[in-house]
Amino acid sequence: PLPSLGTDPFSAEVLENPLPFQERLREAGPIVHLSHYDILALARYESVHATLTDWQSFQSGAGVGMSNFRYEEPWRAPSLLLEADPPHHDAPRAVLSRILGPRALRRLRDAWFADAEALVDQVLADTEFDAVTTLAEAFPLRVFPDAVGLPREGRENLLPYGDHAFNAFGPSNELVAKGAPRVAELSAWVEAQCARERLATDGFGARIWEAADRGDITERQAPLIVRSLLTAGVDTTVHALAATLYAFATNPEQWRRLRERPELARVAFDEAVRWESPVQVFFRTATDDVEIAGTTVPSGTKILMFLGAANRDPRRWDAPDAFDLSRDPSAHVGFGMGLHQCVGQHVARLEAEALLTALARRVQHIELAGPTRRHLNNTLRAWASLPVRVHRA
Ligand code: HEM
Ligand SMILES: O=C(O)c1ccc(C2CC2)cc1
Repeated sequence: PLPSLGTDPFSAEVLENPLPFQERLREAGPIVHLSHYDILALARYESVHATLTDWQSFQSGAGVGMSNFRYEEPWRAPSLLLEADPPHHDAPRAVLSRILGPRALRRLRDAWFADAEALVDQVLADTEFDAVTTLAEAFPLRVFPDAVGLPREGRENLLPYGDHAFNAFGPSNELVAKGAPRVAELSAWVEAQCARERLATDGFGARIWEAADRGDITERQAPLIVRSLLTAGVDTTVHALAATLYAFATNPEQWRRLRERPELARVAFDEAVRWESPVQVFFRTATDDVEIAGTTVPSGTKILMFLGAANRDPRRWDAPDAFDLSRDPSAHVGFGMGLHQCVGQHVARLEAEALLTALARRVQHIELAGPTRRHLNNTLRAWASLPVRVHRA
């Protein structure tokens, strides 16, 4: 029989500090039964990588959360990318790949770099501030909704909507209950923004509708693909940027390296995504009876992949718990891997490069200036508050 652990990985205690549990999980075996939910769990890099890259055996179409769409109604219409398998996944993915690809983003680079400098100049009027609200939240919310083509009003709905969507991938626990009262209102606002007439004519949203005009996708698919951007494109980058700033504030020698070589900004962001893994977990569903590590897993079984644990697996990484800019972090699974690997990763990297470059030029030193506070979520590893003190260059 499989090794089994009784811990609830979605308990407040584990969400506050998941590292000890993840270590126990990696040590317990390549695949472990979690009796609290009667699901299987993968925490080693090799097991997570193998499952992410085998979309035929481990499907997304039954949902990538705890809920099994074979037996349960999803809380919202399933994503045409995240919660779809080939062939249905193919056209929506091809459309977003082109719209969010590195070439398409070149036209945004100068504007985002200039905006990051303007924001950083404003923030550095003070020497002490909260890096979460003033930088990690503020910068993505200044550049991303405009890039999508959203109207100005209502943008404060984006973070709470995404926060609930990420909680909803987990079990129906207190975190999901906390978000429930606003779901209808937030969902109505988000869905209204996906309509063609709401979107500026030169943003990612308009490009998706133009793909429908060309017949690359249908008119019915277009708004759902815009919804994917609004769901996946904000909270993720906010918490990844917060994780990056926390990493630098607690590793001053790495900040010195970035100051010496600002072109390290991109690799620093990927190292922070590996180290903190803002998207911590995702599920797959066994498509049929399938063999994993010598065990037959029945069709329909939910399999929980611990991306954060895989990104700190000592079987794959030297000194995995160190935030180290001299490491090559590529092949981390913080953006997933394989068919569903993050289609927005280039957008995230450009936001990070813009913000980190602006900071590296102006800040000689950054350190924590008070108690930090975590924001708990079933899927996201996030900071609620990071009080920092900076010394200007
Ligand atoms: C640091 C920021 C981000 C992180 C850590 C992140 C993480 C991920 C991960 C782990 C997946 C794979 C999910 C799976 O395999 O089931 C994914 C997929 C996806 N991401 Fe990201 N993401 C980030 C930013 C973004 C942004 C900015 C966008 C949109 C502009 C975006 C849009 C998507 C979409 C649409 C998918 C589904 C792709 C597919 O299923 O083919 N993400 N992301
Ligand atoms: O298509 C979507 O709605 C979607 C929602 C959440 C994500 C997480 C992985 C970043 C990805 C896609």
